[in-house]
Amino acid sequence: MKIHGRHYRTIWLDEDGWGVVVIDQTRLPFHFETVRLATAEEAAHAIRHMTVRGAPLIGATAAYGVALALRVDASDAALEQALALLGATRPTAVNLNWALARMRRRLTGLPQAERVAAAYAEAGAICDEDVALCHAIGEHGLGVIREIAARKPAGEPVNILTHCNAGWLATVDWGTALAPIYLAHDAGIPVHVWVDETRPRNQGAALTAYELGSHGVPHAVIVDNAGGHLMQHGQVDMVIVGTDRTTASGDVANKIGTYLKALAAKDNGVPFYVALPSPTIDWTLQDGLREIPIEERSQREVTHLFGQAEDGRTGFFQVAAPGSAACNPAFDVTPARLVTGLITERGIAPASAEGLARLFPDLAQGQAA
Ligand SMILES: CSC[C@@H](O)[C@@H](O)C(=O)COP(=O)(O)O
Repeated sequence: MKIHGRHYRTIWLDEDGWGVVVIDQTRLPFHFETVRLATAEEAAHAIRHMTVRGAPLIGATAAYGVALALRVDASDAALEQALALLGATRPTAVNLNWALARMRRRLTGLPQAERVAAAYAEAGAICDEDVALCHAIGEHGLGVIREIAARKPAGEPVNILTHCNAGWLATVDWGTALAPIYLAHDAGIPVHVWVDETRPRNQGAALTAYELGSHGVPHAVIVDNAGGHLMQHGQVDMVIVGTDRTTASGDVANKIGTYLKALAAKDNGVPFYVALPSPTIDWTLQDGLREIPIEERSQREVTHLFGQAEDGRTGFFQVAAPGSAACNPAFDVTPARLVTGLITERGIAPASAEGLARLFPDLAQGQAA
């Protein structure tokens, strides 16, 4: 993604060749700042406190976290300790477990002297592959947008609603849900995006709007409760969201509030697509509602908002009545029956066990519990 005239991925190695640099997403959209991660503990902190967030980027950061740990101590015990530390940071995004399992497979059994170089190479490969997967998702999703555009009067934009941030900032580059939108915009198809603000952390208002604005994509931020109303009035042609974990049967965990958008879409006949790379599929799970662990985050994220005051100072503002308790489930599960299609790097699958297995016979086979 181009920001301030320069192409950025969301994670890269510092000039020294080993420090890991990420964009501090807690400072956006007001400040574009980078942070250098030098230890596995710093990588874990960055994931837990959402300096980096979004399922694919969490996985990539954790992979580099393993490499950082091994620089200090490349023993089996240190490897296991790093995998446990990083694996405990956030529970819902399965890309984290996927990336750590891949690191373990690559490193276990290697001589200690070869482990650091192998860990950096594997983490780099995870990043490069993510870029390719997201671009392929973009190409497949572009076809859907193109079809909808063809049915509209010439020049009228395709109105797309999205929730949370499943863009460049949530991945290494391109994004999942936003990749088709970028490709459509670049291809000259008029698109307009309704950006759910996405309380409590406001990933939509802060990050998706920032990304779309940087790329010149027309958009408007809406409060989370506006989507249903816009759908009832024919102002949404399609919904595209990302996911943190999709079961082998097509149930989709994503940012809290996604389920309500899917219900409203169903009621109004609006197609509801979920964009995901295959590492987001948890082939061991069938029942999303019962089996996907849902992260509970701090009450403070609900009672306080991060923002910029008119004098330019950024900070947290309390919005809830002092003393009130809050409840903060960070994700919800949208049942497969509400999903029109899963846009993956291999094409679009119906949200069902058969649909996913047909597209990914190699991955589906033998992985179910
Ligand atoms: C391509 S990212 C898909 C999901 O990770 C995204 O939609 C999302 O819910 C992110 O949640 P976050 O809590 O900001 O990490």
